[in-house]
Amino acid sequence: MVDGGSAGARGRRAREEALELARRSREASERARRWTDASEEERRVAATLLTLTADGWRLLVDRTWPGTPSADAPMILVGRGGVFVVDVVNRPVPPSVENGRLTGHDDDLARMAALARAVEERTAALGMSPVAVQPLMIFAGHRLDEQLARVRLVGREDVVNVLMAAPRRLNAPMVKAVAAHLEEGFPGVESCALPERRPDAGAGAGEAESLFDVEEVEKAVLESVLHGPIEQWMTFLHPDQVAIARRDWSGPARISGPAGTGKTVVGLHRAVHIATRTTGPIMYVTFVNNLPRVQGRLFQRMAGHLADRVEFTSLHGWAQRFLTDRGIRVNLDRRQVEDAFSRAWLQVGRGSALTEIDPLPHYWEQEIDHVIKGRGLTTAEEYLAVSRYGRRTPLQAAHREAVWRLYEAYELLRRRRDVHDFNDVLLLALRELRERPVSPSYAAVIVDEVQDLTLIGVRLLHALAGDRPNGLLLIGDGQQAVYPGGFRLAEAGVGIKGRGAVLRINYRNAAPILDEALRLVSEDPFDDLDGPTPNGHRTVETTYHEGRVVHAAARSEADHDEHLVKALTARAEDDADALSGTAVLCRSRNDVEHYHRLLTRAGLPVLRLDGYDGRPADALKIGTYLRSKGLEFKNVYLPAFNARPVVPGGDPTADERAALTRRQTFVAMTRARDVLWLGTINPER
Ligand SMILES: Nc1ncnc2c1ncn2[C@@H]1O[C@H](COP(=O)(O)OP(=O)(O)OP(=O)(O)O)[C@@H](O)[C@H]1O
Repeated sequence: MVDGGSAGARGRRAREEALELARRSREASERARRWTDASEEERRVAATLLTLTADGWRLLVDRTWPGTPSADAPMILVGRGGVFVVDVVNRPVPPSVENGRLTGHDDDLARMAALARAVEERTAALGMSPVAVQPLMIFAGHRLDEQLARVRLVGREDVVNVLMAAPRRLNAPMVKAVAAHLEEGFPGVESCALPERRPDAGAGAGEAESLFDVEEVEKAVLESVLHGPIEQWMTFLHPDQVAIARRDWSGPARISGPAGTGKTVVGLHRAVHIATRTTGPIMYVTFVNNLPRVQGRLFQRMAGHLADRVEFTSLHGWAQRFLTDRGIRVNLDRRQVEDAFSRAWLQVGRGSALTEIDPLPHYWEQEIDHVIKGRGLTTAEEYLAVSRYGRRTPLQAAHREAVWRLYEAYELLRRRRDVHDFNDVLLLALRELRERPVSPSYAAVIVDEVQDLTLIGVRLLHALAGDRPNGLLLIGDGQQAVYPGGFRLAEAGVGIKGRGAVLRINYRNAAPILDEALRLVSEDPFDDLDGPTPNGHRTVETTYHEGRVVHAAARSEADHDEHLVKALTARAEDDADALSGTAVLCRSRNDVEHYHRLLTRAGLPVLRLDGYDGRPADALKIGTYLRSKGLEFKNVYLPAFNARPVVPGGDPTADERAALTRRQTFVAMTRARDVLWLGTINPER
């Protein structure tokens, strides 16, 4: 939020900064005059870049620069906006960009790309991501500001504005450290800077003498402040994370690791890495609908210039668009589908052997969804023989036969109604894709939260990416699977042998929160695409930060709800911004409705997670555990939490359901960074 007072102060600081740069630009021009071999325009570029050194930037130039035979050697500029590999072009003909190509500069671009890579290599050792390295081509004597793939093309008079407006990635000590590290790595360059300003060297230079327009620079400074600083992880990663993001994989690969270990972060950096090395489109796909918006927004902040190279989408969203584009009709009708299943249950399920195991239809509906259709089984023989990974309730042949009859009855009714379920969408898309592949093909398909996909979903994405090097990347954690059923990658025809990476440092949760969450699932084995685990114990390191778990026990629902409202109101009164980093997560949609009403009545601003896109909003977020996948919040409230410990030896389908509920609850708990509030209702207390 921008209030009047601080906006005024920010405006004054921006003006002072712009004026100071203008003053120092005169000094820089004086200094550049000594470079007698350089042309007038080259001297002006040199002076412009030198000016920035007065504001903490570091300019690394070829030792012979400028005005020598190697005068056009690229330079490196390091400042709060990151690292810029700079090339200066001094030609009378204005630059012309047509169809994404800059005519007549192939050599310059190739030279810059080579230096940018060398700089990336060098800074990777500091844990710096390539997103913070940007090639910049400065055109002396012309005005422009354009992005051409990774390279920003700017006129000499536009450079200062562009650099001052960039979101802030590095603080002053980081600028120094990165510049020193580069100077050491490139012995041919040296640091070139204006002398430190003497305290008595005051005003004197008018705006007219400046190398740039002071008002434009002032606006640029303000713009960079309003962007807010770029989150640290967008610039610096753990060296292991950088190595994984940049790794060369000869075929499909996999990244796994417990909750909060930076899997998505690495996936996003991987997308950048591939976008800068290929020309084809890149897909970043996940199962949940709301997550692509949030991830797309993060990516935009991280590497906005590559945003049009990466398509953030949900799997079903993509499949539906694909089918529509191909003229294939899809009739997704949830109500009709549910009705078809209910009737099938009444006809052949309710009186069958299935009721010996579970008398309610839900378990069997999931069996059809996740085991039969989700794995693309088409014959009873296949189903009789299939290993039902992830489903703990054993089924005899008679039960499987009964399930198959239920499936056939459901399919018949569904077809008669001419409607599709979600599995049909993927099955149709896979069939179409195999007959007519997409063109141009995807350079890479990065799948986040892969544990939630069905086998057919993975086959579909594999069909899109193929086995090409660096093509398919599967990111996920079986412990966070929120849907029943499972499969082995080999069944999807995806081989990842020797191409796996595991992340182990949790950067998100305060240690007490992670401990509490892991305790809930520690006895539950889970299925992890390439095999089961014996239990839920994980090796995770936490990064130190303060945080706590708050248990709020109540005797009645009314008491519990009052506790919740009080706790949230107190948080809002404590800190006006606190609500924007707070989420209330609920087990069911009914609970979401209930708590949404309760909190709105209490006067608290509430935003549904369904509509959330990661943008800061002065409202607390509310949604189901499932909707919270992949997200995180400073404070998380789980009303009516009442998680139960594992009770072995009970009813098998009830045990299976309880384990699934614990995994869903685990996901919700691990969304909390600093505070996890667990509300329980216990009438016997
Ligand atoms: N190197 C790092 N330095 C600082 N913070 C980091 C780093 N890597 C990741 N993080 C932060 O850790 C948090 C978790 O990252 P991320 O969401 O990528 O984890 P994840 O493994 O995908 O989580 P989950 O599986 O629980 O959804 C984020 O806040 C992210 O910004």
